[in-house]
Amino acid sequence: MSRAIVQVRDLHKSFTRGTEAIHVLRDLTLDVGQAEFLALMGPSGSGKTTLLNLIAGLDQPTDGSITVGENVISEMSESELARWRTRHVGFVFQFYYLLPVLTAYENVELPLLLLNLTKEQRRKQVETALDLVGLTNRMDHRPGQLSGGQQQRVGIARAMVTDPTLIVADEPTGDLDTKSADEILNLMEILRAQLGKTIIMVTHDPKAAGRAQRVLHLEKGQLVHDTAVVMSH
Ligand SMILES: Nc1ncnc2c1ncn2[C@@H]1O[C@H](COP(=O)(O)OP(=O)(O)OP(=O)(O)O)[C@@H](O)[C@H]1O
Repeated sequence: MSRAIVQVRDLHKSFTRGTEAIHVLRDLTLDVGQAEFLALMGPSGSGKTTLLNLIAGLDQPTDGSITVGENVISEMSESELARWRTRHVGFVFQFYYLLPVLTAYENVELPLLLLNLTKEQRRKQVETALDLVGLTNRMDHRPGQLSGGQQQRVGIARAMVTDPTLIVADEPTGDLDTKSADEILNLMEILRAQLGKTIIMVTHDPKAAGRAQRVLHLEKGQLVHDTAVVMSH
């Protein structure tokens, strides 16, 4: 594997429910390489989303450390984490979470409004992102005027428009038909191969996971397999 961009060490995450501690992740150690496309699988409740959220800096571990690039994100305060996420993480969700009153262009532009860029710089980046996902001719459409697959392509454009270190995707194809799902997975592959993006995807779908370079299986908060996938294309 090339240099690890994500280093997770002895990670532990528990939540408390009343007086009871629920140990969701235990002693988890893993590396994700620069420009790697990694899939996380496992039964419902095994801790996939919890792990993804920790790596994306949406939550803090109970114990252990997480380093992404040069940053030990497990030591950051909440406000430092929020700033770090804006710069370094692109998010893709199962249900897209596009704002219905904004056009495709405006939805993709949103993460850039948090950065210190001119309108012209933003325009260039939004146009590049929309071009990559093949939606230049739909940029003035609102989400309601787009198919599910097209909405997810807007979601991908929004995730990569800031040129993030890491793209995290939680069931990105979970709500799509096979053809649209394939298009989204093709885009992920382009992000990885052409733009060198590191992608971590949670999925229940073995076919989607098969498009990743490596599949990790979680069970009861621990890794049980580490499978290198032979690329079929
Ligand atoms: N904020 C929280 N407070 C309490 N418990 C939580 C919290 N977040 C997650 N959990 C618990 O942690 C466990 C793992 O949840 P997680 O969402 O990571 O699983 P998952 O593998 O992604 O499941 P699914 O495939 O169903 O999405 C579950 O038992 C869940 O109830």
